[in-house]
Amino acid sequence: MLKIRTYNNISPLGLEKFPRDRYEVASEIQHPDAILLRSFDLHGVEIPATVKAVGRAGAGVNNIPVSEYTQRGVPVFNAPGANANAVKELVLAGMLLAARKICDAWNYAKHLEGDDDSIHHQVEKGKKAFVGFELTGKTLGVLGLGAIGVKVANAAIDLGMNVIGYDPLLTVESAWMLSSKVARASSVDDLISRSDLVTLHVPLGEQTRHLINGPRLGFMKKGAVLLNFSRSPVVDEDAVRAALDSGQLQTYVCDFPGQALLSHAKAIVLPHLGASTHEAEENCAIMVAERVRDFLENGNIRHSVNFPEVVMPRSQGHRLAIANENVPNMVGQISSALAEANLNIIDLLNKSRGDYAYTLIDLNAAVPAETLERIGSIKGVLSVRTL
Ligand SMILES: NC(=O)C1=CN([C@@H]2O[C@H](COP(=O)(O)OP(=O)(O)OC[C@H]3O[C@@H](n4cnc5c(N)ncnc54)[C@H](O)[C@@H]3O)[C@@H](O)[C@H]2O)C=CC1
Ligand SMILES: O=C(O)CCC(=O)C(=O)O
Repeated sequence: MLKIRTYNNISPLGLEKFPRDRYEVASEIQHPDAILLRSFDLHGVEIPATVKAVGRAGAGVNNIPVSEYTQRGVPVFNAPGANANAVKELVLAGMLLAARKICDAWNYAKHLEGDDDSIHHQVEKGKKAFVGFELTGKTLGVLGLGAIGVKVANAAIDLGMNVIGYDPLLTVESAWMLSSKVARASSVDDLISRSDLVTLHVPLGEQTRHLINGPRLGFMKKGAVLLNFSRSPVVDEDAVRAALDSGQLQTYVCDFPGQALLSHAKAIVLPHLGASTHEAEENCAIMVAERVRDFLENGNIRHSVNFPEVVMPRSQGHRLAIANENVPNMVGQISSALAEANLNIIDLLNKSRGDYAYTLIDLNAAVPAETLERIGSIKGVLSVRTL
């Protein structure tokens, strides 16, 4: 039986991908073969040696100590794009909430008192406090043109906005999806200085921590709107608070409650709802469950954030899966060990990604325990499995 430990509510449609005659799936398993999670923070959590894969039913992996898993030869999978539409729709809602001052107006209306005539009178007088602006014709700056950013940019074009984008690492896939009407900003500063609204869709990492800081907020147009559906540390929240207080920013819309801005009158703070639709939860769970299962059963790697894409159709042979450092002569040493055990290679695929590599080998016979041990002891081999 293979064991899957879940750390968050994962959609049953994903968990169904693990047939119960071969898999045990539960949140209490102590020595799992794989971990499935959403936003649970795995930093500081002891990793059982049994864990062979981690599946993030979502996009961001900043809650996972990816490099620790990499050094153990454990791929971390995510579900690229599976919740992008859900986030896009909430970003559009966030832009409208800010532009039309909907939260304040709704709150005002909810607290009106008196009979209908009196309410009508109060409304006609009071509504001038909630005069907003229209999105059509305004400029939206999209920072990060990945799965979410591209969808937001294209939807904003459809709303009649001028859209500019910046992504120094834009992939070919994203470029193909992006509307040709989206203009290219030359830098973060160029983008934020030209936008009426700025929306952030970058992953949290050392390069993007406090990407929006005090000086950059100063470059923004006075009265601009900032939307953060990435992660809270992508902005310096103290600087955002100061910019709201001074009127430099009209509104900050974000999906990550924290003390700095939770109760600020000009902040619209949502409880991390970007991916909370039935559709996104199902898409993410199904995608990541399929990837984790294929890895556990066949050693194939798709949608991993730390190892290369390695997919080899299953032949009749006995499969060996090896994660290793990307250093010279690894395949040579592994092949020698196999040759010494008189094993014949039917098929082999080796790919690298940065400092790490992964190899699948189909062999004509089962690999003896001592050969496995020998391969496992080669300097630079991180993990080895037979399948
Ligand atoms: N609020 C929510 O519930 C959700 C939040 N997210 C957050 O949104 C982030 C993005 O998600 P996806 O679009 O699916 O990821 P993605 O990986 O498809 O796109 C991220 C893009 O950011 C770009 N990028 C990286 N560093 C950059 C920089 N310094 N400047 C500009 N662009 C940069 C990358 O090149 C990539 O194109 C996730 O990492 C996660 O933190 C994702 C899903 C749900
Ligand atoms: O699972 C969730 O609700 C969080 C989604 C998210 O933040 C992500 O996919 O990066």
